[in-house]
Amino acid sequence: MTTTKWMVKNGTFAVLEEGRPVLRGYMVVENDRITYLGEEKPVVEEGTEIIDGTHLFFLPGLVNTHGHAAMSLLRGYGDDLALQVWLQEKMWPMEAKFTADDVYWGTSLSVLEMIKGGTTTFVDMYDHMDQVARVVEDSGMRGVLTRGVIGLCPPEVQQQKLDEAVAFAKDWHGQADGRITTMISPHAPYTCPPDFIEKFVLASHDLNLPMHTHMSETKAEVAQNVNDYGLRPVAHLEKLGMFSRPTLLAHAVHLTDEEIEILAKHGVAVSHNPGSNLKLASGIARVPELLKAGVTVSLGTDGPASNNNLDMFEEMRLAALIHKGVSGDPTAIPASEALRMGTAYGAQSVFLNDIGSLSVGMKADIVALDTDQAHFLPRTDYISHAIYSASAKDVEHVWIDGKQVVKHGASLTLDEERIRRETQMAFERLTTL
Ligand SMILES: N[C@@H](CCSC[C@H]1O[C@@H](n2cnc3c(=O)[nH]cnc32)[C@H](O)[C@@H]1O)C(=O)O
Ligand SMILES: [Zn+2]
Repeated sequence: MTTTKWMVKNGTFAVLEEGRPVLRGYMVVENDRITYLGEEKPVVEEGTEIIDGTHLFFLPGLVNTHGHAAMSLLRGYGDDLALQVWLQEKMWPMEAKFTADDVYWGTSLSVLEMIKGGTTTFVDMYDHMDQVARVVEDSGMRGVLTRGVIGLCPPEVQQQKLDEAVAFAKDWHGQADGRITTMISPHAPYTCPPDFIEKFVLASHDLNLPMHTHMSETKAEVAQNVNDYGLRPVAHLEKLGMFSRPTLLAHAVHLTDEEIEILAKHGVAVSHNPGSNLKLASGIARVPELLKAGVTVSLGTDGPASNNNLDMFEEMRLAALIHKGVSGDPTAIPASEALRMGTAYGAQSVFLNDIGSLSVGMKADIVALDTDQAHFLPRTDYISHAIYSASAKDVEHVWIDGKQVVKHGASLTLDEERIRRETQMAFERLTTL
């Protein structure tokens, strides 16, 4: 196999090391990995591609740890509603009409937006997951994919959905040159009866794959769980064995101190979705307390119909800002911690140990921001600028698995014009059906 090798010179890199958050110098990538990062100029063979990093700030690719990409087709459809009304009256009736093609194009639109905005790994919980996997293959994106299952249906349909979820997880784990990994997902404790959730726990065990679910997103959900099962959601899922498996919970907004301790004890990770939680008026998660207790907290956008964009810079900034506002403590989540939540903690949340930071040996999932702009001046603390001032629009280049997928702000892998056309047609068809 021939080696593809390239080098950045005079770049500024967010290495986030103790005492040295930023490094200025050189980075070498060989095939899919970072093989050099340092101040000294390395010796490289003649003909190695050199990228001038003078006006670029390099970050690890952002990791979006919760979403439903195909819901881009429903962006702006059903705004300003509470979760249960929004789901039952708006989303579910429309989603029931989605075809495999709708999921392919809706997901393509989201992946296009994510890649161009510096997200290099996304978690996706949906159905027609083969289509989502195809988009990952076509786009060069990294995906942590899972067939989410709503169990509010007769037992034979439940079984069919579970079989589909298991088959998908088994068939696609490790595909797309290893860029796809899979998880096992009952949708939520309020949409899956306890004995059904136990079957997912067993499947997760048998396949040796992690679990992902929505939990404690609203106060009403917690009250209903107590009413139906006599337990709050954390104790309920603990009892069903979920936390004996590596688990990533989306939302976890309404938690008691005791519940935080249980999550910490089992090493359960949380995907904090501040934009979605604010928009659906679900509440504000106790992120500083979770982090203090040692829980891994990462960031997710949730679906594009409850956010309504997929800009992870916005989620990092929201996380950094709202927890200062709520706690009255300006040090609650500093910029560097917000960046870790969007990168390294994201990698930990999806159980991938070779992405999420810029260091030698890691996969080359890399984002370069254009710092030659008014809101990036003066050239002082680029990590501060990336969190408090930047947005997805500042992304100049993106590499995933060492391959460039965005160059000067344009996608190299996806057909933007076709995606625009297909998604508009799909939305018009869905709303007139
Ligand atoms: N259609 C599948 C379930 C797919 S999982 C993804 C589901 O999550 C829903 N969803 C999106 N955002 C949220 C959220 O914030 N909380 C709970 N569910 C959500 C979404 O509408 C979609 O139906 C079935 O019937 O088994
Ligand atoms: Zn969700």
